[in-house]
Amino acid sequence: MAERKIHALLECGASVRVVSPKVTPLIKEWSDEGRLELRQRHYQTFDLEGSFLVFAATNSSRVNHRVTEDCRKGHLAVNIADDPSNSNFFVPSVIRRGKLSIAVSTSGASPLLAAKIRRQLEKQFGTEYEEFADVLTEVRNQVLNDIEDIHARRTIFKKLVESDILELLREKKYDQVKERIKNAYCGYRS
Ligand SMILES: C[C@@]1(CC(=O)O)C2=NC(=C\c3[nH]c(c(CCC(=O)O)c3CC(=O)O)Cc3[nH]c(c(CC(=O)O)c3CCC(=O)O)/C=C3\N/C(=C\2)[C@@H](CCC(=O)O)[C@]3(C)CC(=O)O)/[C@H]1CCC(=O)O
Ligand SMILES: NC(=O)c1ccc[n+]([C@@H]2O[C@H](COP(=O)([O-])OP(=O)(O)OC[C@H]3O[C@@H](n4cnc5c(N)ncnc54)[C@H](O)[C@@H]3O)[C@@H](O)[C@H]2O)c1
Repeated sequence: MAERKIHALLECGASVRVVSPKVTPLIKEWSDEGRLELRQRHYQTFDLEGSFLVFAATNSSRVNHRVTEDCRKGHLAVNIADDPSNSNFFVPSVIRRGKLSIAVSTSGASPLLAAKIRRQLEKQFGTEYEEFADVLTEVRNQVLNDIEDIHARRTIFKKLVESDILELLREKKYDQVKERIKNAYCGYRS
Protein backbone atom coordinates (compact mmCIF):
# COMPACT_ATOMS: atom_id res chain seq x y z
CA MET A 1 0.00 0.00 0.00
CA ALA A 2 2.84 2.40 0.90
CA GLU A 3 4.53 1.58 -2.42
CA ARG A 4 1.47 2.80 -4.36
CA LYS A 5 1.21 6.03 -2.36
CA ILE A 6 4.98 6.67 -2.71
CA HIS A 7 4.79 6.13 -6.47
CA ALA A 8 2.00 8.72 -6.78
CA LEU A 9 3.94 11.20 -4.63
CA LEU A 10 7.14 10.79 -6.67
CA GLU A 11 5.15 11.29 -9.90
CA CYS A 12 3.99 14.64 -8.49
CA GLY A 13 7.58 15.69 -7.73
CA ALA A 14 7.22 15.38 -3.95
CA SER A 15 10.26 14.91 -1.79
CA VAL A 16 9.55 11.67 0.07
CA ARG A 17 10.84 10.26 3.36
CA VAL A 18 10.06 6.60 4.14
CA VAL A 19 10.35 5.15 7.64
CA SER A 20 10.06 1.37 7.87
CA PRO A 21 12.26 -1.53 9.04
CA LYS A 22 11.21 -3.53 5.96
CA VAL A 23 10.49 -2.21 2.47
CA THR A 24 9.44 -3.65 -0.91
CA PRO A 25 12.16 -4.23 -3.57
CA LEU A 26 10.82 -1.25 -5.56
CA ILE A 27 11.01 1.11 -2.57
CA LYS A 28 14.59 -0.12 -1.98
CA GLU A 29 15.39 0.57 -5.65
CA TRP A 30 13.99 4.13 -5.42
CA SER A 31 16.12 4.67 -2.32
CA ASP A 32 19.28 3.34 -4.03
CA GLU A 33 18.59 5.69 -6.95
CA GLY A 34 18.37 8.63 -4.53
CA ARG A 35 14.73 9.27 -5.40
CA LEU A 36 13.66 9.19 -1.74
CA GLU A 37 15.10 9.25 1.76
CA LEU A 38 14.86 5.87 3.51
CA ARG A 39 15.10 5.51 7.28
CA GLN A 40 15.18 1.75 7.64
CA ARG A 41 13.95 1.37 11.22
CA HIS A 42 10.87 1.79 13.42
CA TYR A 43 9.02 5.10 13.46
CA GLN A 44 10.11 7.86 15.87
CA THR A 45 8.21 11.12 16.46
CA PHE A 46 11.07 13.27 15.14
CA ASP A 47 10.68 11.56 11.71
CA LEU A 48 7.85 14.05 11.14
CA GLU A 49 10.20 17.04 11.28
CA GLY A 50 9.95 19.16 8.12
CA SER A 51 6.98 17.17 6.76
CA PHE A 52 3.91 18.59 5.06
CA LEU A 53 1.79 15.49 4.36
CA VAL A 54 2.02 12.29 6.41
CA PHE A 55 0.85 8.77 5.51
CA ALA A 56 0.52 6.35 8.44
CA ALA A 57 0.61 3.11 6.46
CA THR A 58 2.09 0.46 8.72
CA ASN A 59 0.34 -2.86 9.40
CA SER A 60 0.14 -1.98 13.11
CA SER A 61 -2.92 0.05 14.11
CA ARG A 62 -1.12 0.98 17.34
CA VAL A 63 1.77 2.56 15.40
CA ASN A 64 -0.62 4.25 12.92
CA HIS A 65 -2.54 5.69 15.90
CA ARG A 66 0.68 7.03 17.44
CA VAL A 67 1.65 8.71 14.15
CA THR A 68 -1.84 10.25 13.97
CA GLU A 69 -1.60 11.66 17.52
CA ASP A 70 1.87 13.11 16.78
CA CYS A 71 0.49 14.74 13.61
CA ARG A 72 -2.44 16.29 15.49
CA LYS A 73 -0.05 17.82 18.02
CA GLY A 74 2.12 19.15 15.19
CA HIS A 75 -0.87 20.36 13.07
CA LEU A 76 0.15 18.11 10.16
CA ALA A 77 -2.18 16.64 7.55
CA VAL A 78 -2.32 12.87 8.04
CA ASN A 79 -3.77 9.98 6.03
CA ILE A 80 -4.30 6.79 8.04
CA ALA A 81 -4.35 3.53 6.06
CA ASP A 82 -6.63 1.58 8.38
CA ASP A 83 -8.75 4.39 9.84
CA PRO A 84 -10.23 6.67 7.13
CA SER A 85 -12.64 8.41 9.53
CA ASN A 86 -9.70 9.88 11.47
CA SER A 87 -7.72 10.92 8.37
CA ASN A 88 -7.87 14.59 7.53
CA PHE A 89 -7.45 13.96 3.81
CA PHE A 90 -8.19 11.10 1.39
CA VAL A 91 -6.24 10.19 -1.72
CA PRO A 92 -8.56 10.28 -4.73
CA SER A 93 -8.35 8.17 -7.88
CA VAL A 94 -6.78 10.45 -10.51
CA ILE A 95 -6.61 10.81 -14.29
CA ARG A 96 -3.85 13.07 -15.58
CA ARG A 97 -3.82 14.57 -19.05
CA GLY A 98 -0.91 17.01 -18.89
CA LYS A 99 -2.19 20.16 -17.22
CA LEU A 100 -5.66 18.65 -16.78
CA SER A 101 -6.37 16.51 -13.69
CA ILE A 102 -9.64 14.76 -12.90
CA ALA A 103 -9.99 13.34 -9.39
CA VAL A 104 -12.68 10.94 -8.19
CA SER A 105 -13.40 10.42 -4.52
CA THR A 106 -16.04 8.40 -2.67
CA SER A 107 -14.90 9.95 0.65
CA GLY A 108 -13.63 6.54 1.73
CA ALA A 109 -16.88 4.70 0.93
CA SER A 110 -15.41 2.46 -1.78
CA PRO A 111 -11.94 2.84 -3.34
CA LEU A 112 -12.93 0.20 -5.89
CA LEU A 113 -15.91 2.29 -7.04
CA ALA A 114 -13.62 5.34 -7.37
CA ALA A 115 -11.24 3.24 -9.52
CA LYS A 116 -14.13 1.97 -11.66
CA ILE A 117 -15.39 5.51 -12.34
CA ARG A 118 -11.79 6.57 -13.10
CA ARG A 119 -11.55 3.84 -15.77
CA GLN A 120 -14.84 5.00 -17.32
CA LEU A 121 -13.66 8.64 -17.39
CA GLU A 122 -10.31 7.59 -18.91
CA LYS A 123 -12.19 6.45 -22.02
CA GLN A 124 -14.13 9.71 -22.25
CA PHE A 125 -11.13 11.99 -21.62
CA GLY A 126 -8.43 10.73 -23.99
CA THR A 127 -4.87 11.96 -24.47
CA GLU A 128 -6.07 14.70 -26.88
CA TYR A 129 -7.08 16.64 -23.73
CA GLU A 130 -3.39 17.09 -22.91
CA GLU A 131 -2.83 18.83 -26.27
CA PHE A 132 -6.08 20.79 -25.88
CA ALA A 133 -4.96 22.14 -22.49
CA ASP A 134 -1.60 23.13 -24.03
CA VAL A 135 -3.30 24.94 -26.94
CA LEU A 136 -5.65 26.75 -24.54
CA THR A 137 -2.73 27.81 -22.32
CA GLU A 138 -0.89 29.31 -25.26
CA VAL A 139 -3.91 31.14 -26.69
CA ARG A 140 -5.07 32.30 -23.26
CA ASN A 141 -1.69 33.89 -22.54
CA GLN A 142 -1.88 35.68 -25.91
CA VAL A 143 -5.44 36.87 -25.30
CA LEU A 144 -4.61 38.10 -21.78
CA ASN A 145 -1.78 40.07 -23.30
CA ASP A 146 -3.59 41.43 -26.39
CA ILE A 147 -7.16 42.12 -25.29
CA GLU A 148 -8.10 44.43 -22.46
CA ASP A 149 -11.88 44.05 -22.44
CA ILE A 150 -12.72 41.27 -19.98
CA HIS A 151 -16.08 40.51 -21.71
CA ALA A 152 -14.36 40.13 -25.07
CA ARG A 153 -11.83 37.78 -23.50
CA ARG A 154 -14.58 35.66 -22.02
CA THR A 155 -16.33 35.44 -25.41
CA ILE A 156 -13.09 34.26 -27.04
CA PHE A 157 -12.35 31.66 -24.35
CA LYS A 158 -15.94 30.36 -24.57
CA LYS A 159 -15.70 30.08 -28.37
CA LEU A 160 -12.43 28.15 -28.08
CA VAL A 161 -13.58 25.75 -25.38
CA GLU A 162 -16.83 25.03 -27.23
CA SER A 163 -15.23 24.78 -30.69
CA ASP A 164 -14.38 21.53 -32.47
CA ILE A 165 -10.64 21.95 -31.70
CA LEU A 166 -10.70 18.81 -29.59
CA GLU A 167 -11.95 16.68 -32.49
CA LEU A 168 -9.45 18.35 -34.83
CA LEU A 169 -6.59 17.52 -32.43
CA ARG A 170 -7.81 13.93 -32.25
CA GLU A 171 -7.61 13.82 -36.07
CA LYS A 172 -4.26 15.68 -36.06
CA LYS A 173 -5.69 18.47 -38.29
CA TYR A 174 -3.36 21.13 -36.91
CA ASP A 175 -3.90 23.65 -39.75
CA GLN A 176 -7.60 23.72 -38.99
CA VAL A 177 -6.83 24.19 -35.28
CA LYS A 178 -4.87 27.35 -36.19
CA GLU A 179 -7.82 28.47 -38.31
CA ARG A 180 -10.27 28.06 -35.39
CA ILE A 181 -7.97 30.06 -33.12
CA LYS A 182 -7.78 32.85 -35.71
CA ASN A 183 -11.58 32.88 -36.04
CA ALA A 184 -12.10 33.10 -32.29
CA TYR A 185 -9.88 36.19 -32.29
CA CYS A 186 -11.60 37.76 -35.33
CA GLY A 187 -12.78 41.31 -34.75
CA TYR A 188 -11.18 41.65 -31.30
CA ARG A 189 -7.51 42.13 -32.03
CA SER A 190 -6.52 45.81 -31.92
C1 LIG B 1 -8.24 5.82 -4.96
C2 LIG B 1 -7.07 5.07 -4.34
C3 LIG B 1 -5.88 5.99 -4.42
C4 LIG B 1 -4.60 5.39 -3.92
O1 LIG B 1 -4.55 4.80 -2.85
O2 LIG B 1 -3.64 5.50 -4.68
C5 LIG B 1 -7.46 4.67 -2.92
N1 LIG B 1 -7.49 3.35 -2.78
C6 LIG B 1 -7.21 2.73 -3.96
C7 LIG B 1 -7.30 1.36 -4.18
C8 LIG B 1 -7.69 0.35 -3.23
N2 LIG B 1 -7.62 0.45 -1.89
C9 LIG B 1 -8.06 -0.74 -1.33
C10 LIG B 1 -8.34 -1.66 -2.36
C11 LIG B 1 -8.80 -3.11 -2.17
C12 LIG B 1 -10.31 -3.23 -2.29
C13 LIG B 1 -11.10 -2.60 -1.13
O3 LIG B 1 -10.80 -2.89 0.04
O4 LIG B 1 -12.04 -1.83 -1.45
C14 LIG B 1 -8.15 -0.97 -3.56
C15 LIG B 1 -8.38 -1.47 -4.96
C16 LIG B 1 -7.14 -1.93 -5.64
O5 LIG B 1 -6.14 -2.24 -4.97
O6 LIG B 1 -7.26 -2.01 -6.84
C17 LIG B 1 -8.14 -1.05 0.09
C18 LIG B 1 -8.46 0.00 1.07
N3 LIG B 1 -8.44 1.34 0.85
C19 LIG B 1 -8.75 1.97 2.03
C20 LIG B 1 -8.90 0.99 3.04
C21 LIG B 1 -9.13 1.27 4.50
C22 LIG B 1 -10.57 1.36 4.86
O7 LIG B 1 -11.45 1.62 4.00
O8 LIG B 1 -10.82 1.15 6.06
C23 LIG B 1 -8.77 -0.26 2.43
C24 LIG B 1 -8.95 -1.62 3.00
C25 LIG B 1 -7.62 -2.19 3.49
C26 LIG B 1 -7.80 -3.52 4.18
O9 LIG B 1 -8.31 -4.44 3.55
O10 LIG B 1 -7.39 -3.57 5.35
C27 LIG B 1 -8.86 3.39 2.20
C28 LIG B 1 -8.68 4.38 1.26
N4 LIG B 1 -8.31 4.19 -0.03
C29 LIG B 1 -8.36 5.39 -0.69
C30 LIG B 1 -7.83 5.60 -1.96
C31 LIG B 1 -9.00 6.43 0.15
C32 LIG B 1 -10.48 6.58 -0.23
C33 LIG B 1 -10.69 6.95 -1.69
C34 LIG B 1 -12.11 6.97 -2.11
O11 LIG B 1 -12.96 6.30 -1.54
O12 LIG B 1 -12.38 7.70 -3.07
C35 LIG B 1 -8.86 5.85 1.57
C36 LIG B 1 -9.99 6.16 2.51
C37 LIG B 1 -7.67 6.38 2.30
C38 LIG B 1 -6.55 6.80 1.45
O13 LIG B 1 -5.75 5.92 1.19
O14 LIG B 1 -6.51 7.99 1.17
C39 LIG B 1 -6.77 3.70 -5.01
C40 LIG B 1 -7.43 3.43 -6.40
C41 LIG B 1 -6.54 4.02 -7.47
C42 LIG B 1 -7.01 3.72 -8.83
O15 LIG B 1 -6.92 2.54 -9.27
O16 LIG B 1 -7.40 4.66 -9.53
N1 LIG C 1 -5.58 2.96 2.08
C1 LIG C 1 -5.48 1.95 1.20
O1 LIG C 1 -5.68 2.14 0.02
C2 LIG C 1 -5.10 0.58 1.71
C3 LIG C 1 -4.90 -0.46 0.80
C4 LIG C 1 -4.47 -1.70 1.29
C5 LIG C 1 -4.24 -1.85 2.67
N2 LIG C 1 -4.48 -0.82 3.51
C6 LIG C 1 -4.15 -0.85 4.95
O2 LIG C 1 -2.80 -0.36 5.01
C7 LIG C 1 -2.04 -1.00 6.03
C8 LIG C 1 -0.77 -1.60 5.44
O3 LIG C 1 -1.09 -2.58 4.50
P1 LIG C 1 0.03 -3.27 3.62
O4 LIG C 1 -0.65 -4.32 2.84
O5 LIG C 1 0.83 -2.24 2.92
O6 LIG C 1 0.93 -3.97 4.78
P2 LIG C 1 2.43 -4.56 4.70
O7 LIG C 1 2.52 -5.57 5.79
O8 LIG C 1 2.80 -4.92 3.32
O9 LIG C 1 3.35 -3.30 5.09
C9 LIG C 1 3.39 -2.80 6.37
C10 LIG C 1 4.72 -2.09 6.59
O10 LIG C 1 4.70 -1.43 7.84
C11 LIG C 1 6.02 -1.48 8.36
N3 LIG C 1 6.00 -1.23 9.81
C12 LIG C 1 5.52 -2.03 10.79
N4 LIG C 1 5.75 -1.47 12.01
C13 LIG C 1 6.37 -0.29 11.78
C14 LIG C 1 6.87 0.74 12.64
N5 LIG C 1 6.75 0.67 13.97
N6 LIG C 1 7.45 1.80 12.08
C15 LIG C 1 7.58 1.89 10.72
N7 LIG C 1 7.14 0.95 9.88
C16 LIG C 1 6.55 -0.14 10.41
C17 LIG C 1 6.50 -2.85 8.00
O11 LIG C 1 7.93 -2.89 7.99
C18 LIG C 1 5.93 -3.02 6.58
O12 LIG C 1 6.87 -2.59 5.62
C19 LIG C 1 -2.98 -2.01 6.67
O13 LIG C 1 -3.49 -1.41 7.82
C20 LIG C 1 -4.10 -2.21 5.64
O14 LIG C 1 -5.31 -2.47 6.30
C21 LIG C 1 -4.91 0.40 3.06
